Amino acid sequence: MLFKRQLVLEDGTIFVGDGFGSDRSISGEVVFNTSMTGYQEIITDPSYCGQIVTLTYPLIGNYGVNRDDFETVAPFINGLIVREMSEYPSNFRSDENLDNFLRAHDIPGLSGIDTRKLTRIIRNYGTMKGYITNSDQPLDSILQKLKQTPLRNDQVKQTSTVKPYIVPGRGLRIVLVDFGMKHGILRELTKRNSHVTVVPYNYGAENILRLKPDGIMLTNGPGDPKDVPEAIEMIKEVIGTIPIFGICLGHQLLALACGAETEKLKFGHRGGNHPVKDLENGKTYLTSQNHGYAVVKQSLANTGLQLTQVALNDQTVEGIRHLTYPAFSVQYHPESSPGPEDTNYLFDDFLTMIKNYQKRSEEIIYA
Ligand SMILES: NC(=O)CC[C@H](N)C(=O)O
Repeated sequence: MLFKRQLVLEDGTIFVGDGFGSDRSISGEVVFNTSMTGYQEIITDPSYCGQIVTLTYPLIGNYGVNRDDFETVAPFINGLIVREMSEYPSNFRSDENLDNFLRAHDIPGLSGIDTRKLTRIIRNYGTMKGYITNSDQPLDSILQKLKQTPLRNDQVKQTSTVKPYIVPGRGLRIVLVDFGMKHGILRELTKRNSHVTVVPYNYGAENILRLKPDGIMLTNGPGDPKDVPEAIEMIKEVIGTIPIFGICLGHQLLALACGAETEKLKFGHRGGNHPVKDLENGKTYLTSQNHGYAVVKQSLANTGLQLTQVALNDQTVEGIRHLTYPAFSVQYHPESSPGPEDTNYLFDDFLTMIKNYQKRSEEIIYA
């Protein structure tokens, strides 16, 4: 069932379209993703917590929502904006249409607007706050309310697991610090037989070391990495003792723990075809991305961190490695889900790094 609804941007621009999903009013940071497929994975990626996601691909919902493509059980996005929403999906895996799915999770949607125009506004002026509403309140009062509503800074608390849990395996024991984990990361580790203990964002170094892990994986997650000081402290304490692999927010936290800086990008990187150059082997990979913050390149000097990968679109930092300790991280998503699987091999690299580190430690002990 469609109904009239509008999006009001912080700068006063109004888009009027059709509503779907929940009919409640909501504000959030408006961002855009350029992926052509994978809307179910994008909607359920917890890194979008609190954001209103615009999909630039014009036809969304055409293959429905299925039981297999979730990246978390319940979505954390605040709203969804599309050009055209398909009410009648057609796919053998489809269980329900997107409209029903979003309504069930109380998430408002807006369709029938010029998403290309909206994206150009965000690209020109940068990411901004927006308000999706059915009401015809005067623009002034909406803008005032938008200005007065600050963006939240506790998203990781909302998306992280509350208690630790185990996904058993017979391989290496990995502690997965969950900042708002995409299931793809867990999938890649269990596919490689890892025994995974998923812990909350604030589990602390002492608790983690008590688990005697072979390696620590820092997941993706929403918001500003500086809003998670507990994790930065934890990383400072474990780095050099246990091998570390960080993805996206995990990458930013590793950089901050080593003394580098992060900054907010104008409109971020969100899409399924971002080219990244690996400076170590000279190859370029297509990557899946979703981030609004980035590590400041110049801040890597004197941190013990080496720049390993750069984004070819804007030369920002995409990968780092510690020169002394077994620790590396990437800004993009090697677990894809959705997107290209070019960089899946990084999970193998992580497990190899752990084994090499263990071999070296044994050699030192028995020398
Ligand atoms: N996907 C992520 O982990 C995103 C990291 C961080 N929240 C950012 O926007 O930059």
